[in-house]
Amino acid sequence: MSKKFVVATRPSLLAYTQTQQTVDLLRVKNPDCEFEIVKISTHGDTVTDKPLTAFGGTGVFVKELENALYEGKAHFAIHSLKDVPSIQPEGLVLAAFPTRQDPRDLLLTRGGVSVADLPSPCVIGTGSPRRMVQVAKLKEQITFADLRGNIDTRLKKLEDGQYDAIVLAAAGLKRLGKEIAESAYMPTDVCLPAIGQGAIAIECRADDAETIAMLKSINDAATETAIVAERSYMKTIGGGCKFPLGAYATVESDEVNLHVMLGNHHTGQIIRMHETSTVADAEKLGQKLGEAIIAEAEKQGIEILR
Ligand SMILES: NCc1[nH]cc(CCC(=O)O)c1CC(=O)O
Repeated sequence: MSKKFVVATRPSLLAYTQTQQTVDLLRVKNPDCEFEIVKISTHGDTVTDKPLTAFGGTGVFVKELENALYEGKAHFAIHSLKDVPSIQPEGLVLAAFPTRQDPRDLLLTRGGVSVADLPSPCVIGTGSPRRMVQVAKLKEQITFADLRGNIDTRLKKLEDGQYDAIVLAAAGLKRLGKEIAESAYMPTDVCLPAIGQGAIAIECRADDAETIAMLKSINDAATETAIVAERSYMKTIGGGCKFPLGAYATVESDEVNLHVMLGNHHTGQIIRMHETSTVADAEKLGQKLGEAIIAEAEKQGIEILR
């Protein structure tokens, strides 16, 4: 099959780089196909001075790319899965998930000092309630300040002394080929990642069988199963970024192991749960843990903003 596909990406260095890396994988599996990358800005790219939590609504990094798919301006779009809302818009599908990058969050301190050696009080840069509620447990007297901008901007803000430390996803830095000190990684039992963190989703029109078949060539089955479990948990809770939600699934032979968390960043409360099922039951597992954690939150009097 020889054909030219138009690929939509956000213009940021990270988005463009991960699109190029994904298209390279597609080229290997589909040597007769041609790919043209087009950059499309999203609302999330244009508004850079407001905290993400103040935007209202999900999908601020995906909507304009989805419109390009509807309008036939692109055959498929490449997203960071964690930016993709849990409810899939009519007529569009997430057709393939390449092998997931590192899902972990990093705590990058200025000068690489250890957490114990951070000043008290210290200022940590992150706008993510999920990161705040978990990182707050690491040490006394942590205050948080919002952090936006592309990766280089964020790293520069740390260097300039605006923050004592910042939180970033390892996946972004790895894709950009940046070196990461081993001590910066927060294990998932300290900081459970965002649903889908480190994974890429390729979206296209549901009626475009030719594009779907081509994209499936780079789908990774274990990544897809993990994503099904994590997103099923998110759907059961009700998604959105109003309260801290995390999940991380691993797949080994026929089993999927799902860890989930729900928190309240105003009170500092956190609930964590985990359970295993067969791969075939990944969706049910997410739903089951979602329902169980809602029940536990009610029991503990944790208010869930939905
Ligand atoms: N919310 C922004 C965002 N969306 C995806 C990534 C990169 C990590 C990934 O691909 O999961 C980032 C940056 C970050 O969280 O540090």
